[in-house]
Amino acid sequence: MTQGFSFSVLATDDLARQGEIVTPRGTIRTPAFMPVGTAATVKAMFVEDVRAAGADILLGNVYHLMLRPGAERIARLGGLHEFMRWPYPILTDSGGFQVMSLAKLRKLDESGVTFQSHIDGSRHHLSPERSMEIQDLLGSDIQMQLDECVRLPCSESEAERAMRLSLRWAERSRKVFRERPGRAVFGIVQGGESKRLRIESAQALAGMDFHGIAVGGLAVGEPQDVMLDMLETTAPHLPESKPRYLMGVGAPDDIVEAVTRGIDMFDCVMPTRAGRHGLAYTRHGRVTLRNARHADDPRPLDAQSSCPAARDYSRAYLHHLVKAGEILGMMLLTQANVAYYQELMAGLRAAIGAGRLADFIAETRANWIEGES
Ligand SMILES: Nc1nc2c(CCc3ccccc3)c3nc[nH]c3cc2c(=O)[nH]1
Repeated sequence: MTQGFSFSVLATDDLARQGEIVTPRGTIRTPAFMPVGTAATVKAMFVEDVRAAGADILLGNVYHLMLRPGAERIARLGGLHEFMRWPYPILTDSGGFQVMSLAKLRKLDESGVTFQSHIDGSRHHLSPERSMEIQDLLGSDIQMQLDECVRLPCSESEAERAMRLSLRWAERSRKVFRERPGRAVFGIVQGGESKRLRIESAQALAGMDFHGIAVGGLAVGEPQDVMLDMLETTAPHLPESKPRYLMGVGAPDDIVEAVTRGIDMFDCVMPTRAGRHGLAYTRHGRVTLRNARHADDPRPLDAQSSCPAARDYSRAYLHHLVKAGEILGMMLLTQANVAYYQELMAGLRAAIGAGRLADFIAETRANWIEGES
């Protein structure tokens, strides 16, 4: 086991866990939401503001960074933390998921994925070994195995093929992971909508000495009840002593439901992407700032928020910025959304710690319904 990376469960409330992941670059309070920083930036935010919003860890992407500016270049410049001036933990995805959703002319075989860059058409090959090498060059604190995430719905045989390939890639990833103090590598459960396949995947990964295990293959357009059903099937087969990361999830309601089923880590493009499109997430529900109803509203998004973007600017001003396509509109709404997600996670952590998660969720949901606008 790599010393320097450790996860502790500090409190539980039914299946929900409140804990912390200690790394040399900082502690990650769980349940945690990890803002997506795909191209070495959380779009439209200074990293200082991401930190001020309460984030303990950011996400990076092998796919984007290997294409531009290149992993070796980032390594020469001191690694990803130095490059983007974020000294705290970074988790990087292995690239397979992004290849299948972004690249052109993809070919997948036992060796890995071959593809053409969506940026300049250049050809690349990503194997489990190369993905781990890139994540090491970036200096990633938590590295993800290369996996194959099938689109849903898909046949059981297709889900089985991809799940077994991902398990073989898990072994190869774990074998070449460069053990460094405080660095971690996570396996990823696949299996589509098949309970049998997901249980087999989870049990196999549990025996492979990973530092944490992610539940993949979800948040790919399936209904929430399917996602939750797969979580209820999978989570009991994941080691209680290791962090569980649900990839790509999700809306605030998805996160709350997944926390009650024992998930510790989340990521989603929603808060940042929605911010760029004029949509605000608040404790009172979502606010569509482009809507004319906000044109004369002097109230801020949330007077109780600790985030200046949510507390100090009128909806009328935000409406104006969004309508005018002003860059500041994207910046303020992105900051407000990231801050709200962090506030939600802080509330969940405190509620689990106090053994009052059900009450907290009831209060939270009541507020959401109150203010959709
Ligand atoms: N490797 C992998 N990634 C996934 C992502 C990207 C999460 C990500 C991590 C780091 C940066 C950006 C995105 C998914 N997003 C939605 N559903 C997802 C499923 C998978 C999956 O099964 N495997």
